[in-house]
Amino acid sequence: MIHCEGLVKIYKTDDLEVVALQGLNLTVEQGELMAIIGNSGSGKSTLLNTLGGLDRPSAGQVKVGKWDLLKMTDEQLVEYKRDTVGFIWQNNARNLLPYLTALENVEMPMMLSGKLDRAYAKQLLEWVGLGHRMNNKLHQLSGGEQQRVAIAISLSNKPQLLLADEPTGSVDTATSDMIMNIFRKMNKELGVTIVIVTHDMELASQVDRVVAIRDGLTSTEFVKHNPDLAAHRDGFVSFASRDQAAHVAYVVVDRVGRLQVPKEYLKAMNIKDKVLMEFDGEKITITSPQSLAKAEAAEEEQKQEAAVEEVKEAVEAEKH
Ligand SMILES: Nc1ncnc2c1ncn2[C@@H]1O[C@H](COP(=O)(O)OP(=O)(O)OP(=O)(O)O)[C@@H](O)[C@H]1O
Repeated sequence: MIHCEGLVKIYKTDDLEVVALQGLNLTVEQGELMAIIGNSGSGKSTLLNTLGGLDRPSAGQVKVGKWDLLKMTDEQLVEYKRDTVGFIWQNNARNLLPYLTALENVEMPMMLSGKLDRAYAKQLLEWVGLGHRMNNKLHQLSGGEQQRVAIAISLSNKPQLLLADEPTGSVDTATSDMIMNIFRKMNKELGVTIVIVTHDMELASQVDRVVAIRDGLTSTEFVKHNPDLAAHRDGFVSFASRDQAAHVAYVVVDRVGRLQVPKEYLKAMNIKDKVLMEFDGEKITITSPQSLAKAEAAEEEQKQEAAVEEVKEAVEAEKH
């Protein structure tokens, strides 16, 4: 469904250039429900905005379904946004109208694209658990309820891809769980591919695959190990088993063999611009040049000590 290779996004402001994505690779299969995590400023929103057609990529490859986002014309981009993607933001004020009812809010984008389908709008609100509140004005709904209206709106154009930027960022744990359940249901029943950007590790632990972005590059992939077995161990889903349905962390290696070593490892090993790499047939070991220099110095010292010992022994032997 999504294929990014060497994706670059540069923001230019006055005389400043910010490289937000520096050659990122990412593949998301059709029908996947996955999460993207990363520190603030790592490029998560830039990636999501690029995938959603809100930001134009600067270079590289970005394909979503049949669309090539780098080569699309402005007209194609409008068509892509209207028909293929749905978007959910943390701050849902961006796509909600407070003076309209929940139902009218869901119908609005349908009307704008000339495809009003009241029955489907009502069904969407039922799906997100707001069947009984559909005639309430938006300002009469709680933050969590408004967020669920936003989810219904994001699905109103029957998208193949749903992009959610911190969808649970401003709601409580119960609402966050409810939103995750809605995503799972939509993913399973409608087959929508869902990509969630989040800071929330608890939320990330609920999906099968999590991709971490560091400095505008995909650095690590966490894949849930045997998710069904872990979730249903002892015949029920417990929070402990959900947390322990451990994701195995894989470092991402790109097509030309590059990988990112975490900054804290580099610091701890005092590695700057070069390392030594050895392969013993089973493992690849990375050593800092300083460690090697230290090891060589220690070896040299040992040799000198041994030589001194030898001389001492020879002198002792002479004496006798
Ligand atoms: N419109 C813009 N103009 C200039 N620089 C930008 C713009 N949008 C993002 N950036 C810069 O690009 C980099 C990546 O930002 P981005 O918002 O994608 O990060 P993020 O991982 O989503 O962060 P957060 O979790 O804080 O939202 C940052 O250095 C940011 O300052």
